[in-house]
This record gives sequence, C-alpha cells and structure tokens, in this order.
Amino acid sequence: MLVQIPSLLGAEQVADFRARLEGANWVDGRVTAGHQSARTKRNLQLREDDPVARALSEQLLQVIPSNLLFMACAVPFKIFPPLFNCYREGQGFGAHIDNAIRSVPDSPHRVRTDLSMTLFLSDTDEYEGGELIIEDTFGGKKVKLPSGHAVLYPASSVHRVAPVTRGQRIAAFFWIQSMVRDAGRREVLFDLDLAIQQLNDENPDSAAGVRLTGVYHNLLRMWAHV
Ligand SMILES: O=C(O)CCC(=O)C(=O)O
Ligand SMILES: [Fe+2]
Repeated sequence: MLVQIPSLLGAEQVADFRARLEGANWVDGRVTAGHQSARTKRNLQLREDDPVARALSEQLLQVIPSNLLFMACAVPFKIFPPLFNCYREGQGFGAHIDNAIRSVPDSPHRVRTDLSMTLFLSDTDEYEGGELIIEDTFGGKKVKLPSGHAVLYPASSVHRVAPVTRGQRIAAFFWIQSMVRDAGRREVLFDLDLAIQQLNDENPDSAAGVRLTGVYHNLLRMWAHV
C-alpha cells in the first residue's frame, strides 16, 4: 500500500528546513548505503551525526506523531531518525530494497524497517526527473509531490529515484517499525480506521461506530507488538 500524506510540513516549516539545509555539509550518499545499493546510489546526504541533520530530524520526530493519517496508516512503534538527501543534475538511485534492520546511531536501538517514507522538501517545479518509482503488484508507481508532502510505502518494495535532469531535489527519508508487522493486517486496520472516521463524521452518536471502534482495538490487541 502506498499512501500520500499531504502537508506533513507547512510552507513556513519547509522554508525553515530549506534555509537550514542550504549551507549544510552534504557528503556522498553512499555513507548509509548497504553493499548492493551503494553500486547504484548517486546522491548527497547529510551525515547521521551532522548537527543540522540532528536538529531537523528531532524537529520532524516531534511533528510526525500529530499527523493522524500517518498514525492510522503506519501504526508506528519506532521511527528511525529522519535523514536528508539531495540529488543534483545527473544523480539518481537505482532499483534497490532498503536494509531490513537499521541501528539508531549512538543508541542500543534497532529499527526493523517495515515502512519507508520520503518527505519532499523541493517543489516539483524546482527540478525535472527525480521521481520516486515504487514497484508494487500493480506495476511501477511514480511519485513526485509538492514540498511538505510525503509518501509512505512498504520498505519491502523495490524502488528507485529517477535521475534528476535539471535543478536539485532535496528530501527527508526515513523508516518506521510498525506495531503491526504484517502489511495485510496493517491495511485492514487502516481501512477500518477510515471507515470509522467517516461513520463518526456522518453520525457522531452512532452505536455501530462505538462497536466498530471496539473491533479496531480488539484487532490491534491481537496483532500489535509493543
Ligand atoms: O530519495 C528518496 O526518495 C528515497 C531514498 C531511498 O530510497 C533510500 O535512501 O533508500
Ligand atoms: Fe531506498
């Protein structure tokens, strides 16, 4: 399942992020690549311990949990601290799958990467190419979103970033370990959550809404690992 999260960051927040990223210390993106993906990865990144990356990452981690769509879709247990990348003209990232386990720097924590997320920080007219292309059972989906918008997709899917042919594409990207490991179960919960929200909007006093909320939580009790 591929879900777009509109306006994860507002325009002012994006402008602030961009200003702070402008003069940051970009290095070869292969610093965080696995053995195989390093072969096709051509981009720039901030180091995980870069002070600008740390500060912005911290800020994002505070904002993300207040996004209800993200919470409904990801049912997050742990979020790997966001990283920042930049693709300049001629750069891209070939087909790959993200590593299953990531160690959080300077901590004993590990995150199982159930979901991957890209938060676009450049606007679509700032660059050509640079689409995130995600393979799923229905074929390749091309994603290129306005700045501040994000896409959440299964970390198990083969994906790539098409070469940028003009301008530059800046993004934050990160991984989420869900309380619900199985993607099919997560999808059931997400559908149910959306249906309950719709029912409650249409009829806030619905007794069926109360029962279905109970069903949601009982499924979560059965399936969640915390
Ligand atoms: O830049 C992106 O949108 C995705 C980056 C990516 O796939 C990765 O770093 O593993
Ligand atoms: Fe990736």
